Amino acid sequence: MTKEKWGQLRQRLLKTVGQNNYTNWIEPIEFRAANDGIATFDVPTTFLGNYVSQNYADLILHELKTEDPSLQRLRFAVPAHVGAGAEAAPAAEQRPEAPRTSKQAANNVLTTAPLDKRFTFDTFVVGKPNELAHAAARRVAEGGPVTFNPLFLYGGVGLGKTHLMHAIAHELRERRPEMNVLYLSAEQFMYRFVQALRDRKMMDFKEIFRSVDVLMVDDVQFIAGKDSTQEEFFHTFNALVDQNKQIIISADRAPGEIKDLEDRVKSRLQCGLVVDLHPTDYELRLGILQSKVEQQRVNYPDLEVETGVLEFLAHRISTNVRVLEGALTRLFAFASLVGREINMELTQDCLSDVLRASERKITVEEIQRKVSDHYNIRLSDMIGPKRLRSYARPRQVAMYLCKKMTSRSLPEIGRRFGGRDHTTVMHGVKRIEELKAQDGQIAEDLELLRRALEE
Ligand SMILES: Nc1ncnc2c1ncn2[C@@H]1O[C@H](COP(=O)(O)OP(=O)(O)OP(=O)(O)O)[C@@H](O)[C@H]1O
Repeated sequence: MTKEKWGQLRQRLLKTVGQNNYTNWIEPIEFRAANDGIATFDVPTTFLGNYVSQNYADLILHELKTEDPSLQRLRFAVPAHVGAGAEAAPAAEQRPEAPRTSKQAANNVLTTAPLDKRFTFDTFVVGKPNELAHAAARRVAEGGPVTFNPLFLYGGVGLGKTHLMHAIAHELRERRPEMNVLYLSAEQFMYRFVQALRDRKMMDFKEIFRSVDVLMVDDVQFIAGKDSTQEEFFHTFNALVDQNKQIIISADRAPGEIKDLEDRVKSRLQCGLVVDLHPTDYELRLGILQSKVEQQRVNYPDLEVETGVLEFLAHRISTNVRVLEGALTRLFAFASLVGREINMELTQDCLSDVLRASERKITVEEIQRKVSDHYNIRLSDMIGPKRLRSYARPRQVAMYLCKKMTSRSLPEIGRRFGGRDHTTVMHGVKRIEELKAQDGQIAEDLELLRRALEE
């Protein structure tokens, strides 16, 4: 067996393993010698040697045996460590870079994805919509045995996914400082991958990512449609799961709903615990505002917030927490600049654009759906001709809410309720107004529905 022969065999391996695997794993290894049935290869890092030994040894040996049937085993060694004679050790200037330790490699990356100091579990307000996500994040942050892998957190814009990811990382660093915790956005993952390809440092890249104890990737939807990045992500993911290392992923939607994400990646992402952060409800928004006011007090110790202002904001700004937070910051800055207390008047003046933008248009269809769900009847029965009380009353409730919560006219509402006349709608609205004053149950139903629709 000679180096030349190895050169020919490599071409056969290229056909078998494909260009990507060949470039990553076969090309970097160099045939050194064959003695006593053992073929020795030089590898640039121990990691690469182990990987090739685990994944490609059988294949390589099979090919080598076609040239030299006496070969029984393969050995992979980093030349600098072997320290053998002149033939084995390459000239110093050609010697491959000494392999970095896992810790050095991982720390290198950690500095590129800084954590926001404010995003801790202490500052994360828990309510019904996010309690499961919070509990799962807490569990993972304990750093104990890996129970669900990956933890997949998803939810709409500004609902606290990044906050929870940072909180996990802070906590892990505190509790388990010996662990390599790597947090980065999917965009940074791609950037590093492309850079490694460009600089021909794929080995370093793979080593860094496969040597972490906890990998956290934020906004994974970013890699959808980016085929090579997905492929690399998939391999990294598998390697870490195989080593029982914790992975935490966040995205703006559930794995199955991310378009242009390969099915095998989707299914991998779904195989752990998938939890969603629901849109905030009124109580959670109020809790968050109260907590943020406490944080603002550090900068504005003298500013008071009049009763009712936070409730008003929690009621009116239901889009996302980031907007809510921004509104509060602006309010404090404005009040401090003009030297006024934060009352309703100042709030309306200062935040008129935000308040206007967050006015949500509630539709007739939404009301019909919510009301039929609430009374547990079919939508078609509520809109249809049936006159039974169990359908007629919810129908009147829905008509009432349409009149109060949308700008639709009575004839328009009638049309949406199976082509009914506007006088029927008017009668229904009047009847509910009367009942609201007399019947506690109806009043409660209306309040619940109104709140659910405004969320
Ligand atoms: N439950 C919460 N308690 C306290 N602050 C919160 C909560 N939820 C969100 N926030 C705050 O809202 C802001 C936006 O949150 P974050 O950046 O975590 O959202 P995200 O879900 O990652 O959004 P995006 O999809 O845009 O990346 C942050 O300042 C965060 O601290």
